[in-house]
Amino acid sequence: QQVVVKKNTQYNQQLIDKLNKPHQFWQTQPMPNINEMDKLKPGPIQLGVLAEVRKDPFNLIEKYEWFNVDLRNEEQAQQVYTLLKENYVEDDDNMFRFDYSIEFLRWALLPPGQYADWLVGVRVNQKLVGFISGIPVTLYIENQQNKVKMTEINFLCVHKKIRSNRLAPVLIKEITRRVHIKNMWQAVYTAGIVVPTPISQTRYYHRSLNAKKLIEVGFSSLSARQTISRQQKLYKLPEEPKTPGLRPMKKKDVAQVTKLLNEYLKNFKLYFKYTEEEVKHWFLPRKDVISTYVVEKEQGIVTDFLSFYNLPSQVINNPKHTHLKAAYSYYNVATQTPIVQLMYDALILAKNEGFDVFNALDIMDNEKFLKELMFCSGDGQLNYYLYNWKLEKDMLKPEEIGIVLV
Ligand SMILES: CNCCCN(C)c1ncc(F)c(N2CC(C(=O)NCc3cnc4ccccn34)C2)n1
Repeated sequence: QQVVVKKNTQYNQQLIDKLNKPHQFWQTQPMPNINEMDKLKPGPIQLGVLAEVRKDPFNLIEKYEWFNVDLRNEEQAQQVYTLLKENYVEDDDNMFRFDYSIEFLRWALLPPGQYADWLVGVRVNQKLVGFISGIPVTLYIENQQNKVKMTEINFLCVHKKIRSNRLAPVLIKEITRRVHIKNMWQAVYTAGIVVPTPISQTRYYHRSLNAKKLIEVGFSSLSARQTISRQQKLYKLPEEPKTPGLRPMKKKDVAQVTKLLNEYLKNFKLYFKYTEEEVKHWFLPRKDVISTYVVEKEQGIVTDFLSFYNLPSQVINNPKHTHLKAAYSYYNVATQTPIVQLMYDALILAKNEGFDVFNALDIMDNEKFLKELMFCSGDGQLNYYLYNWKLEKDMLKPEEIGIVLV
């Protein structure tokens, strides 16, 4: 009885703390908070001093230890896969949880120039219980002058059984320290939740490809006047894409795709500049990970391309289905083909690859095709964050965002 009471009071105390000091951790970070927005001038909020960066890792509680994950090692990759599969992001109703595959994680986290100590794990008795990742990126912020080498943070995950041990803030502090040691002082990340202080709030849109399955897994619901067969007819797609010359991207296309992509991304306020090496990594097709198709005209000229990535969700407790197969719009550049036609072909290609739904954010030029291609606005909001950087205006519109984080 005594123990239960103690546990509850401890738990209640933590709840009271949370309510009294929301974002207690985030108030300690260089993120512009509401009232100081107007004073700061655009650019870094705090100037980092390399000599002052802690050389040793942050302290962990008894029995916990830091562990650099080597994703090329099958066993360690399995550990990260299982931790995320069982403990990563779920929807608000706990019906779905992301199921990032090992091959996807190798794609997302082993780009050119990756650092071994930026895949940060925490272990207890050889078991992985916490993880956070960083990859090196060069982000252009609001104009060509602000070309900032920084880290892209992702996959923050703490095992369900050890939540509220305050491990997440330590994971964030430790990877921040490992980024600072490399003399980098900014970060970019996204999250479905709102913590101080989003630079943009974007929304997810969904285009049904397999209406029956989406209803069976509870992703979509039928209103009174709708039937499954009516829904299937409504979302039916042609067997084959329409655009002549549309084919999977190959190595020989890398130079042209790099030019098309870098030229297109200059339209936005937040974007990466890609080397050919990086285009090879991020866009050459990988089975069950990334699909990229180019439009090749006469003399081998590539005028457009489309791409989408494969991120399935585990369906929790469904009698009939274990997974929701979701394709996520990645980068699409239409210089000759109308964007609506190019994306209509993307839907057809995704359907033919076996996907149940095609997701897209309302960033870049996506709102040009969302309505016409019958995307529905979802409940999912994705917030973009920039760590230690003050923008000219405090927020960017979704259509000013030119980066997709997987
Ligand atoms: C850097 N990382 C950001 C990407 C993580 N991504 C893909 C994500 N972050 C927050 C979301 F809100 C979200 N949504 C896609 C929409 C959706 O499909 N909602 C139903 C659903 C199906 N499966 C899941 C799994 C988790 C959450 C919602 N789920 C909402 N996607």
